[in-house]
Order: sequence, then structure tokens, then C-alpha cells
Amino acid sequence: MTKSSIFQKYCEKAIGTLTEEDVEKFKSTTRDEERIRMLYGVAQAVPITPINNGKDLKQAQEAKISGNKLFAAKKYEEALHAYNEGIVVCPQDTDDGRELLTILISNRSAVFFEQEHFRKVFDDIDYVIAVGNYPPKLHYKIWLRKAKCYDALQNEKYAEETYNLAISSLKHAELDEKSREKKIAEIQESRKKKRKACPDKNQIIPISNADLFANGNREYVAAHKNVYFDFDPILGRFARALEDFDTGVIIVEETPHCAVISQENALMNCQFCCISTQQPVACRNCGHAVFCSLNCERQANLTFHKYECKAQPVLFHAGASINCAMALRMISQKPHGFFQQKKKLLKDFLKDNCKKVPIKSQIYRSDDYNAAFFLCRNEHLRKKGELVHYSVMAIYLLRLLKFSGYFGGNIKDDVVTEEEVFIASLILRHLQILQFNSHEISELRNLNEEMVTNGIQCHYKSEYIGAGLYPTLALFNHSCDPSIVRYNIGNRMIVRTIKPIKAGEIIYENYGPLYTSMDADERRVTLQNRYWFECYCTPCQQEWPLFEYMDPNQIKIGCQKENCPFEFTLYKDDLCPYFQCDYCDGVTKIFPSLKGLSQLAIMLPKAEDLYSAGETREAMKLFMQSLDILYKYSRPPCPDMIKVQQRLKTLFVHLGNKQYNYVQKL
Ligand SMILES: C[S@@+](CC[C@H](N)C(=O)[O-])C[C@H]1O[C@@H](n2cnc3c(N)ncnc32)[C@H](O)[C@@H]1O
Repeated sequence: MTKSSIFQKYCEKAIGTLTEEDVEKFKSTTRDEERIRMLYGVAQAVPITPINNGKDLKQAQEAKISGNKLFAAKKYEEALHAYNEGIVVCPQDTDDGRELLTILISNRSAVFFEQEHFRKVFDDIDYVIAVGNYPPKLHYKIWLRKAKCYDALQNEKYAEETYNLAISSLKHAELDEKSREKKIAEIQESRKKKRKACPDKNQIIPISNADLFANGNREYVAAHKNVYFDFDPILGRFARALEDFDTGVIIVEETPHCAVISQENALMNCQFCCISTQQPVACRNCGHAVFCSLNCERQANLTFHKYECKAQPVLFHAGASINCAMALRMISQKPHGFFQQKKKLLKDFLKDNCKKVPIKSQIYRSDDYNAAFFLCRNEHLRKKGELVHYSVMAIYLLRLLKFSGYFGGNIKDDVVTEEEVFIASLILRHLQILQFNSHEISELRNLNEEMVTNGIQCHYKSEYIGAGLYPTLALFNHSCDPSIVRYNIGNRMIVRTIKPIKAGEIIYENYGPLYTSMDADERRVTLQNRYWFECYCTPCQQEWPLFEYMDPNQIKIGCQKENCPFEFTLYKDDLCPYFQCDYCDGVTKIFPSLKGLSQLAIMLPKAEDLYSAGETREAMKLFMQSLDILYKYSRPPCPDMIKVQQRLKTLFVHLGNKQYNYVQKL
């Protein structure tokens, strides 16, 4: 039996007990709360099987022994791996467990010291102190290690203070007088010797340009001030440019309404901020999640993780999708009192064809529940019967919340209260919202074998690590020739223009299918099945060819009359100096366009040289200018444009998340 079949089986088993009459009755219901009430008894009959909390003292002890052996053999990466495993599984509910945990962390700090990751040594020593059960007899060891790190970082004052601390801690060391004297001499020796200045070899996580908030939108705070959101009865809400945008401008920088790490990455990426970590901080209660810092651990445990600690492993073990985990997170991250307060306001919207105008806060922010609650669900297209499946899933998620203590201690699985019905109906709505609006969160990883994308060699892959809900980005519609590229810094989403955009034009996102690599029929089917719309973007309407079928000798030049959509196709050896436009009758001289494009003969090789030399900022600038020129003097589709966009994508995504051990090779 595959993992995914457990959840599937749960849903099918529950649905299988419904009679035809039940289903008909369900279909005639128009209120989500009624849907939950009708199905609760049926869905509740399927048991939830708790999962072991993943903590294991014996496994942690073994990991320590194996880590110590590897450390002694100078196999630092492997030792780190062993200590990390021990830290994650080590129980923290007994003094013995906590003591072992501090020893594992302290030993890990010794690895980081050898690897010259000095700041990580400081973090681990703080972690040891925060756990609090480190044997006093060993304290001098961590202070000595810390003092040496300060020495290496040339921080004399702190080094002196910490050497003193190491010496004074020796009074707790279980050493005879002679050994103590020897240790003191050792510490003094190390203090005198002073290490050579040595830079920290930690990877610094890049910070994106902080230029956006100076340009912030007053209403949609995560968007650039020159983005506005338009509405059309068929297209729904979508983004437009208020002013011209050049290539490479950050137009959205958004923190997620909620973000969840996938099960496969749960022990590699922080549950709170999504950063890849080589130095996990363990959850106090479970061995199923890690954090990148004590700060993230505290914030997560004050909110969602205190419930999800029990609920999420059950959910993932059952093979439920990440959207289910996000639907749950949208509740677990807020106290249930928050939703009770909203009940009066939101209740009417939990029925079909609600005619009320959506509640709109003055400021559209990703942390505002209203912004998430009113995202598109395509409810007019959904078949009523499909909600049976979704309602059963919502009930399962509600029961997980009950089981994890979200509603307090005294709960009954076989009874559903009105408060619980309301929460389940919100979850039912979340599931529908997430179907159309969730985004991938990713990080760069090295490829074992290089890949060729659009004729360009590529040394990295953008790997899915989880998913998030970004209420501002979720307002952008799709095109198979998008206007933007996105990447993550932690769980933040950064969105940049990947071509120049004129004032008034729609700013398009991409939902996966790109015209350069997927043929039109496949794109149409994918978008229809997944997002329930027919794509009429320019590449779909004009049947643009795949990249591999484009003629590199062909250039398209736009008619020079303003706003005339006509374009001429020339071949690189054409010498015809002008064209008569069939559409507007005007005359277009081709030499101004060719002259404009001729600038690329110098710019592109220079940009390529800078790119190869690793001068990424300068290369980025030149590629951005080149793309603006290509769009000014020619029209897509065109292989050169795609190649420059490919380079820019590579440069942009390298400003975002990378796996902790990523080696940059552009
Ligand atoms: C993430 S939402 C985009 C924002 C949405 N238009 C709204 O009103 O909130 C995705 C949904 O928007 C609609 N959509 C997106 N791109 C579209 C397009 N190019 N043409 C028509 N509908 C589109 C589809 O209904 C799709 O399921």
C-alpha cells in the first residue's frame, strides 16, 4: 500500500458509506456549515491513527557515539550528519534527554569550529545554554571554543572575557589539581598564541534589493506603487502596470499568509522561515520538524507548531497533499478566538452564490485573513458533487485539530460542536482557495549532470521545498509568455519583471506551462485541468513555435506607427529598406530597428564575458539593458530574447534561496 493511499482510502471509505439519497441531499445544500454537519458522522467513523513523536533516546545515544568516532577520524561532514540526527530525535522531556542533547549540540559546535563556521559555533553554544542541562564539569570546553572563535574573528575584547570565563569554569571540572593546572596552562597558551585572522566560512544568505518599500503601493503593500489591480467579469482580478517598467524591477515582495515545508524537506528546511539549514534546532516535542534558529523555534511553537507537532506527521504519513497541510496551517497559526470573532462577519460568505460584496480591508496585506479568504475559488465552475470529497477532507483536518488540542483538552471525536463546524467550513473554503492560489517555495540545488534549457547549459535546479499562499501574487493572471520571474528568500516571494512592460499592459504570471518548452495543446489541457480556464495569451493565439523550432535567422520588427500591432518578419540577409504595413498602411523603415539591435553586437558578448567571470551584478545590468533593447526594436518570439531571459532568470534566482551546501557555478 502506498503512503498516498491511506488518505485516499480514508476519503473513499467515508464517501463509500453514503447512499445516493445522501449525495443528492448533499448536492442540494448551499451552506458549507450544513455540508460539514451532514458528513461529520460518516467521516468521523474512520479512525485517525496517531504517529510516534519521533523522539528516541537510544537512537540519539547511538548517533552521539557514531558522531564522535567520525569526528575523531576528521570526517567532519559525516560527523555533522550524525550529530544532527541525534539532536533531532533526542527527547527533551527528561533531564537525561536534555543533558544528552546539550552534549550533541556542543559536539556539533566542535565540528563547526573545525570547519571555521565561527558564527555557527556561537549559535550552538547559545543553544546549549538555552537547553540548560549541560554538565557544569564540561562548561570550560564551550567557553574555550567560543574564545578561540572570537580570536579568529579578531574580537580581542570578547576573546579575553571568554578566556576568563573558561578559566573560572574550571572550578566545576572534575579534575585533580595537577590536571586543572595543566588545563589552565593550555588555555593561557591558546590565549597567547592568538589565531590568525580568519574569515567566517558561513554562507551568507542574500538579501534582495530593499528598493521596493520606498516604492510601495499604498493599498497593496506588497506590490510596487506602479502596479494596480484591475477586474474583468471573465478574467477576474489581474495586475496591470500604471507606468512603464524596465526589465529586472522588483514589483512584488511578499511574506506568505502561510507557508509549509514539504514532508521530504521537513528535516532540512526551517518549518518557520523555510531556510535550508545545516544546523537544525530540534522541536522540543517531536522529531518530525526542524528550525534554523532558536528564534524560529520559539515563534513556531508559540503558534502553529504546538498543534501541528502532533497533527502534521499524521497528515503527511497519510499521504495528504501540501495544500491540505496549508489549509490546516491557515487555522493553526491563529488562536481559535480569532475565528470566533470573525464568525459574524464571515458566516454569510460560507454559502453558495452569496450576493454580499466581499469585505475589503483598506490595506491589502498578506497577513490579513480577509485577503486570503476572498481569493478566487472558481465556485461557479465547481460541480456540487465534488464538494463531498473536499468536505470529507475538511472534516479529517478538523479532527486532527481537535486531536492536537487546538480546541482545548475536553473534546469528543464523535460529537461536533457549532464552533468546530464553523472552523471546518473555513477549512473547506481554504482547500478550494489553495487549489488555485498556492505557490511553490523553492531553493537552488546543484545538479549532478548539467542540463540544457533553451540552448543554454544549466548547472542548477530550482527545487521545490514547500508551498505558500501569497495573497498579492495570487491576483496575477497567467500567460505562457510571462512578464515576471519569481524566487524566494526564506519564505518571502520576490517577483521581478523579465521584460519591459508598458503602462496599461497586463502583468502576467506563469502557472507552469511556458510556450518555449511545451506545445500549445499540452498547455491548454494543463491549464484547463489545473486552473479551469482557457488560455488566450499571445503565444497561444498566434501559435508561437517551441524554442527548438525557432529560426535563429528570423527577426520580427514592429510597425513604427504607435499602437499598430502589425509586425514584419525579415531574415538576417534581407536588405529591403522599408515595408508598407498591410494593417495601417504606414511605412516602416527597417534601418532604425537594425541600428538599435546592432548595439547588441557589443553588449551581449560583454555581458557573457562578465557572466563567465562571475561578475553577476554587472552582467545582470547589461542583460537587462539588452532585453530592453530587444523588446524596443524587435518582437517576440525570438531566440535571442529567450536566451537573454534565461540568463537573467539564472542571475535573479541566484539572489534567492540556496541549499546550505550549494556551490555556485554559473
Ligand atoms: C491565482 S488566480 C488569479 C487571480 C484571479 N483572476 C482572481 O480573480 O483572483 C487563478 C485563476 O484566475 C483565472 N485566470 C488566471 N489566468 C487567466 C487567464 N489568462 N485567462 C482567464 N482566466 C485566468 C482562472 O480562473 C484561474 O483559476
